Amino acid sequence: MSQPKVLILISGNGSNLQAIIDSVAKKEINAKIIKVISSSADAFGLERASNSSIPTFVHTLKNYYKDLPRGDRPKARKQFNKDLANLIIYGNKEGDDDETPKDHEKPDLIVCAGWMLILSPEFLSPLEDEKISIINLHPALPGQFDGTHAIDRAWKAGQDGEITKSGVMVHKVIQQVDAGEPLLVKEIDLIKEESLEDFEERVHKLEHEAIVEGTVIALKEITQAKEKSD
Ligand SMILES: Nc1nc2c(c(=O)[nH]1)N[C@@H](CN(C=O)c1ccc(C(=O)N[C@@H](CCC(=O)O)C(=O)O)cc1)CN2
Ligand SMILES: NCC(=O)N[C@@H]1O[C@H](COP(=O)([O-])[O-])[C@@H](O)[C@H]1O
Repeated sequence: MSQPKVLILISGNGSNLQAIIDSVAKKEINAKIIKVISSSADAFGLERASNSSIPTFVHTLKNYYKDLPRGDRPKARKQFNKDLANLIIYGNKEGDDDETPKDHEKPDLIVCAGWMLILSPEFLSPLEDEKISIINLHPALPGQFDGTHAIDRAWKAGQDGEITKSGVMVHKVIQQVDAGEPLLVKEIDLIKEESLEDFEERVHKLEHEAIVEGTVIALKEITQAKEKSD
């Protein structure tokens, strides 16, 4: 199999994207990062990608919502997801009924590295049809704090004595949010009286390890599957 191609989805700072970029540079991850797509034009991760000469693209929900009555947003959101899938698969929003750019590269793996939007079936199904794997980094243990603000929620639960452990995981992305098969789970102890900031710093450090190890595991699975089918 030629060098696997990875596309990374971000929404913000991009510290986990940077961890992947650095690991590819150090050849810890054998892959080519073909593109970074952000759901926000303000994401610092876009600058991180550009600094490493990685092509970027901004795909924002607000461009689909602008001037729309709120009642029309669900339809617009489906189009957002459909267009994102076409961008990734065909290099254009119109899908295969439009000219695919000659230099377009289709990824073998998509990594959600702080992508803060729920991906709908309009996105997931075309990617599944193309056999493009999707993984996500989530700062909680399986089934513990699904969704957003997991770090804050875990810290508060720890301070309230409800839990003594939290963690981070890299999991396969399925429609049910943060419920996909975990590829990697790393635990972290909650420390009484620890500040949220200090806890957050420890979690992010663990994430930067997990996102690299999880990507390596996912790429190994993909490579093995392709070798089997060849
Ligand atoms: N279908 C799936 N989509 C996504 C998954 C997944 O497992 N299945 N993982 C997430 C990442 N994520 C947590 O790890 C996550 C991100 C965002 C949300 C969410 O509720 N987003 C809201 C907007 C929130 C906001 O703007 O602050 C939304 O999409 O409406 C939940 C989980 C990536 N997507
Ligand atoms: N539910 C998804 C979620 O909460 N993702 C979280 O967003 C942050 C992105 O940081 P980064 O932009 O510095 O990589 C990370 O903490 C990641 O776990």
